[in-house]
Amino acid sequence: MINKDLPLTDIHRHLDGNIRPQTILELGQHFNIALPATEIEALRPHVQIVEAEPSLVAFLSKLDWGVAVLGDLDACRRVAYENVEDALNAQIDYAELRFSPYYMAMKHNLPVAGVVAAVADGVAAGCRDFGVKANLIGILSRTFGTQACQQELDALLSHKDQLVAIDLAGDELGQPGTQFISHFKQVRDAGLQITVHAGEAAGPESMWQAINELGAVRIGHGVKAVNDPKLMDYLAEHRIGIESCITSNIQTSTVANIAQHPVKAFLEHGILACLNTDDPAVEGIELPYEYEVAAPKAGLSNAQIRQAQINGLELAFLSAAEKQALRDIANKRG
Ligand SMILES: O=c1[nH]cnc2c1ncn2[C@@H]1O[C@H](CO)[C@@H](O)[C@H]1O
Ligand SMILES: [Zn+2]
Repeated sequence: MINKDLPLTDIHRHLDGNIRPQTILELGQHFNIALPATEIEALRPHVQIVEAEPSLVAFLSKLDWGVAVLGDLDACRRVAYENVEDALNAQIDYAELRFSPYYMAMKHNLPVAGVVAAVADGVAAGCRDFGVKANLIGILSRTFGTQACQQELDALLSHKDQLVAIDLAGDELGQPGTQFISHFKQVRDAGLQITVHAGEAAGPESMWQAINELGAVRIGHGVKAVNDPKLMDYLAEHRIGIESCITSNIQTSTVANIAQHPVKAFLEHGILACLNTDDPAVEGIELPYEYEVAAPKAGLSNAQIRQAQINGLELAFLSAAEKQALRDIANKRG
């Protein structure tokens, strides 16, 4: 259950994993791109998960049609804008929208820094029109290797004032975090915050590496921490946030059974874990589903769901004053 008297946040939400099927159809038509289907219900299984995929990499391939229709920078602006409208419809008060400009630019050879500017522009317009607060996190898509990630980082840092943090996402097993130490040194030098996808496909050592070598203050997913008691203690003691995405973890086969999802163990251990969507359009869910269906199925009590909602704001890359302003609004409404 969503607590109306508290701000609702989604701080792990891929903007380029949330492109509406209808928009994919329309952009495909506009740019004359042949899609696997010309009608929405027939397209759906190509762009949305219908049953759990066997692996993270299989899951990630479902995002490919969404970025394949980004034929120009206006298309990037459009999907960014629509993402803010989707956040409003999901009752979200504050969203951290993350995106990989290299991935978005790839199919049509768009200028990568131009994609960053277009996304920032679309999100700013969406925030004005829909009254949602949002910040942007730039992603380095590790799947494409270290050189592509350097190009992506250069583009992101050329617009660093539009971003609050940098993330590392994609194929965690094929491209381990040890290859990205110099990238994240540049991120720290630029004064941006760091969150890293870790302990999703790989084990707890990947989370230790993200924290100790990359400088992560939050971890995306982090499900494998339950296998490492020292890491569980460390996360709680050092207030390293865990951005949990329950449904995503089922759909990537990271967690076999929702009743065994570790988010409950994280909260019981005093770890700052919160509830998020990941790639809502691809998963076919939204944040209220995570609060109302997925979290109870994962065994969270109402008090634990409330704690997770508090943690989402606590972990947000916002100033203390910005957090308080969001609390005041929710408190009046609640
Ligand atoms: O759950 C996830 N785990 C790891 N990487 C992801 C996940 N969802 C999306 N991406 C990756 O993020 C970038 C687009 O924002 C892409 O690299 C996509 O593969
Ligand atoms: Zn993610």
